Amino acid sequence: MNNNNRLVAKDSHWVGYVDDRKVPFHRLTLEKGTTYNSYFLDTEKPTVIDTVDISFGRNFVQTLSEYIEPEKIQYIVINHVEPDHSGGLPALANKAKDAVIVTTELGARELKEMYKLHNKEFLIIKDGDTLDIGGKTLKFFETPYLHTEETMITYAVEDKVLYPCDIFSTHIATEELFNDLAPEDITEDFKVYYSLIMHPHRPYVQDMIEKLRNIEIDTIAPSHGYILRDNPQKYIDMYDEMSKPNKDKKALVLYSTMTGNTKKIANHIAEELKEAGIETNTMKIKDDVDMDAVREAIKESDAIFFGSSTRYADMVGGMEKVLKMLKYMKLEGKVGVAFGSYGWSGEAVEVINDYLADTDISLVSSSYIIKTTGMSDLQFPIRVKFNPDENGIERLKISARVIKDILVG
Ligand SMILES: Cc1cc2nc3c(=O)[nH]c(=O)nc-3n(C[C@H](O)[C@H](O)[C@H](O)COP(=O)(O)O)c2cc1C
Repeated sequence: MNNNNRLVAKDSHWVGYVDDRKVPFHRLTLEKGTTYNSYFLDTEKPTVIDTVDISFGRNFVQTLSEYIEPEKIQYIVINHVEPDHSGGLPALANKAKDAVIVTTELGARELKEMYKLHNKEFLIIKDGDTLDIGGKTLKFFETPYLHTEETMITYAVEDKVLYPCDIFSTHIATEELFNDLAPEDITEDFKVYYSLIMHPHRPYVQDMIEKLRNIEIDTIAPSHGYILRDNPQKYIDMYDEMSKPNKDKKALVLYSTMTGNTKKIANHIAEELKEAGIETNTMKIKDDVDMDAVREAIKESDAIFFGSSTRYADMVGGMEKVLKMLKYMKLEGKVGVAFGSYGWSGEAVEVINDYLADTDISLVSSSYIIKTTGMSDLQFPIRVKFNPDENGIERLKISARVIKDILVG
């Protein structure tokens, strides 16, 4: 590749790696391969933004050496820790011994653990921070969950170039780096990437777009696929459109309780859903509950929470009657969650979960949440020992918001 064809802006060069294998990624095979885009900013304080996949660290340092002796690099910006972008860091840091690693607080913690970089200097970034690299100014924005929690993006102020790492990427192996040179329309590939990687985190996409409204962008230089220098706004608008919430969804929280603890959980969940703009009803399920009313409420709802505390290893109130009725209902397309307060074993929550698993409702489990969002610290079904403490309430709210995110897609 001719070096001039790698120029993203004045003194800013693509130094990535084109991976034209059928790459295994997130349980998929990337049929068109991909690229790992890294950028070298040839300023007074030479700076690298992101690296390449862990398999290509040596190739990366070699490419970079066409522009500078890697020893002279002063800053290495790591927007996102996943090894397809930070994987070249060990090879680079090994040469650029004095380089400062620029990343978020969580990013620094994860990089230190993953690559044993304990003797390296880190510059910790907070949202809106700037860094003068001598001839260019970098501005940083925290963009949590785009794609993982620690992520940030970098904006080169004078060049008007956005380096958003995974955001605005496409999985296509291409030697022609720029979208105006693409041999075919990339819109479909761009949408597929969005729906796989970004859509599960769409509320955060909206937050990110809000941050971009205040900056002028001439070029978007992401970390996979084409650099978007032709009509970058088109791609921002597509993200905006695809991530807009659908507020017409309804939730229902059903609970049975002896002393009110499960009611409190139900109320925390319902409040959070309402705050997030989801119309939510709660119903206490007593022994003599009006089953027709419950059936109608379930029919009208898109997400249904089923809660009971545990009494002698079983559910309380009329919850079992409701669960038995589900067998005769069409629940396809609806989301189901089991929850409940308990003292020591909490069998009721598990029994509710078993009933739900036996229907065609989409049952939310920890496994499902990890696989769709990468959030590994939430527990589904939701189990609360007696009453939730402050931390427990916060976790309930996050759990409710995750269900809201599933609903508004
Ligand atoms: C009679 C009785 C039996 C209970 N049996 C169990 C049990 O088998 N397993 C358990 O984990 N908790 C058990 N508990 C604890 C309750 O599940 C716990 O207090 C819970 O917070 C009550 O929630 P609630 O107010 O929503 O009913 C029992 C409590 C009582 C009063």
